[in-house]
Amino acid sequence: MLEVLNLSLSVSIQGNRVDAVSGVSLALEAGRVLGLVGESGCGKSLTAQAILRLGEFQGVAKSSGDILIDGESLFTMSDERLRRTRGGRIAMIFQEPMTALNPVFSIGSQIIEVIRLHLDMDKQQARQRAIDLLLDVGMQDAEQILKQYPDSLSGGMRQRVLIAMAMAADPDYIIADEPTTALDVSVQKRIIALLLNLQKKRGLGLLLVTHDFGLVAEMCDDVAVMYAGQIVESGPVKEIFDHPAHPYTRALMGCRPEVSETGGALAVIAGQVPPPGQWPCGCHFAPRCSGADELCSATVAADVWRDHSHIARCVHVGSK
Ligand SMILES: Nc1ncnc2c1ncn2[C@@H]1O[C@H](COP(=O)(O)OP(=O)(O)OP(=O)(O)O)[C@@H](O)[C@H]1O
Repeated sequence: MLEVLNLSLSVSIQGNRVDAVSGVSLALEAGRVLGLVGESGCGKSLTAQAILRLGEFQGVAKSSGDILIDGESLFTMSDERLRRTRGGRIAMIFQEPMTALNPVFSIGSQIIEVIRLHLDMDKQQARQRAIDLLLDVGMQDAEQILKQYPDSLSGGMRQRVLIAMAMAADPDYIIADEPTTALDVSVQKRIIALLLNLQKKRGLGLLLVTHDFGLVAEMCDDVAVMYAGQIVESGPVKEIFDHPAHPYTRALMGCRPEVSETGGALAVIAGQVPPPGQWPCGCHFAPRCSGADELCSATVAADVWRDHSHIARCVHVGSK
């Protein structure tokens, strides 16, 4: 089990440290897909990167909380163990493959390096494993691909290579941050199908970061809806789709093309996500919420359990 417990993260804005993620809790079980969904700027990537402690390289710091993998804190493990955990037990697939792949090394040398970093294999064994991984992600001419360089591949192929690299050390958990955003719609569908197939085959826990509620419906077992640094609603996907409780969740769901009342054009939620340091008092969503009243801006809502696993954070949501 991968658990994010009451995590708050601060960033530096104009010399001041302000929280950009506040009290976030998530639980990802092996074999399940958890969607972390919200508009751009809600803090999804910061949360996802914190799971590998990657944000620290960009000045992101933990203010409070913890992240546990099978009960062990990522923040207290030794550097060596953290290095082994990254890529070995938890792997990440980034949205822009070109930034994750090194343009000056061949695909083969990059995959083989990851394999040898984490698994006890000689060069020949690692090369064979790289070929098997590329075949697994649907690249039939795997031997040829090993010799190629990232910029000679299409965006979809590069993303397949990244998925193969993520699988290289047989991790238990994969964090995929907007894995298909940079791709054409038809390629997106194939990559998503591939990812789901591998997730099921290997019994992986997958955290899918996305702004697309349609993708959540297609892929996820559970969903956590994030707004301005906080989780405002979470629970099993089916339950949340049937009974969305938080106004922000309902607004995001209304932005799916298939339910849009604007004749196929995407609906948008009026206004913008407030940046860190400019969160309003009370409910962060209140200034954009058509149902908000004085209570909303005066009160910090507690999590309300609507069902044993369905939580919503809105003062106007009652328990079921
Ligand atoms: N290293 C940083 N220093 C300062 N501010 C940051 C840093 N990283 C992120 N932020 C800010 O924190 C907020 C949340 O960013 P984050 O990238 O997590 O959002 P997101 O929901 O993933 O959005 P997107 O889908 O656009 O990536 C944004 O306002 C962003 O500008």
